[in-house]
Amino acid sequence: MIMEGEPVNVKEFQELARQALPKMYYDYYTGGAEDQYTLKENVEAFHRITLRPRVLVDVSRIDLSTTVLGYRVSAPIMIAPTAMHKLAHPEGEVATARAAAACNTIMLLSFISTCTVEEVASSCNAIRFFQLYVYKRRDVCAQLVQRAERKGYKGIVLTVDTPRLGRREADIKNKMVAPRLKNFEGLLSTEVDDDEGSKLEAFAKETVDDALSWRDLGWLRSITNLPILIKWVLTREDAIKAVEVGVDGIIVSNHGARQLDYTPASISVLEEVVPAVGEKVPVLFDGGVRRGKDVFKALALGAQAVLVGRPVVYGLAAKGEYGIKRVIEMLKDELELTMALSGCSSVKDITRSHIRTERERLQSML
Ligand SMILES: Cc1cc2nc3c(=O)[nH]c(=O)nc-3n(C[C@H](O)[C@H](O)[C@H](O)COP(=O)(O)O)c2cc1C
Ligand SMILES: CC(C)CC(=O)C(=O)O
Repeated sequence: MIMEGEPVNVKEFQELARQALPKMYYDYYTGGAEDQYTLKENVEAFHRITLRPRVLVDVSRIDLSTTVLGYRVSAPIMIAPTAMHKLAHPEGEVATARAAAACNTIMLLSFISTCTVEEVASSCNAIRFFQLYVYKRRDVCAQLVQRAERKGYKGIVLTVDTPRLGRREADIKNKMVAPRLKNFEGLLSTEVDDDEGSKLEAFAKETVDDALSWRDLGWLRSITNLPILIKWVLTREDAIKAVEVGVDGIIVSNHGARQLDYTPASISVLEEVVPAVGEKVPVLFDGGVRRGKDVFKALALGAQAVLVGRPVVYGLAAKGEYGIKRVIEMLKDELELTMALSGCSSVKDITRSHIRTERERLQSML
């Protein structure tokens, strides 16, 4: 039963988060880069994909479960790495991990977390991957990767879209602060003395290694035995390179439109990247997922699972661990209903022919 005032879909958590958060933090979580063209497109491009359901299929039992890099999850819906959860809720990433465990899914812990790798690991038995930014201080990165490996994280997600931080104008106006990042205590100062604009941008500028290149995948391999996924692949050219250098998985993502504005909507990139990758490595996807139907569409385009960014943070800000659980459950319920009404009783039944994209619409006009 839905209580009065309870959200009935994931989108309604955004307003609850706005009410719960100081403006500076809400703007940080919500915002995209510059004109926010891609931010809008990430969501709207889903609306241009329609469904091609089949009937008279036995859908009396629907199985949402799947595997990601060999790990069984209850549904193809995972938690994207997003920074600084303590700005949203005092329990921070520990609450997020507990929600992931309760939903039987995978959490990707951000490199820029406000709880430590160890605190998150000891809080519950969620399957966790660790997201990495490569800093000029490679020794700090190596220590964090090794700490994550020791604490049972199952994969490293290398985010490669941030040689500089994207220009997020609300953060500049708000003079966004960078809080204490406990993971770096004793390793790296997170103090920045820049009064001009976003302190986060100044912090990124000071720390991130903007000389990082494909060659450095060899370095990462040399410091960990964990599978390596690469996050932010938006072209067939980079997809092919990523496979050539031997990554174990690809995440199609435009960083929730926070980095390079005017990249295409993330969902529209799958049609280019999936055929280039073939079956060589799994392709995951994020950007703009707000409905179970969006998960269905991403799967139809060849993604193995999706990651959810902002809705998870909004759930956390509004209602803590319970809020995140509700966000994931809502997406799962909507996916289940979409599958039932489309004639798919398991995720492997969802195929390219269950959707119609712009490509087919244009072809039908010729
Ligand atoms: C507030 C916020 C912080 C983020 N922090 C990180 C991060 O630390 N590392 C990373 O790889 N991606 C980060 N991302 C990008 C997400 O992992 C993901 O790509 C994006 O949020 C997906 O889009 P969505 O928010 O529309 O679901 C962040 C996104 C947001 C909204
Ligand atoms: C501090 C930032 C690098 C975290 C991030 O990835 C983001 O805000 O999108």
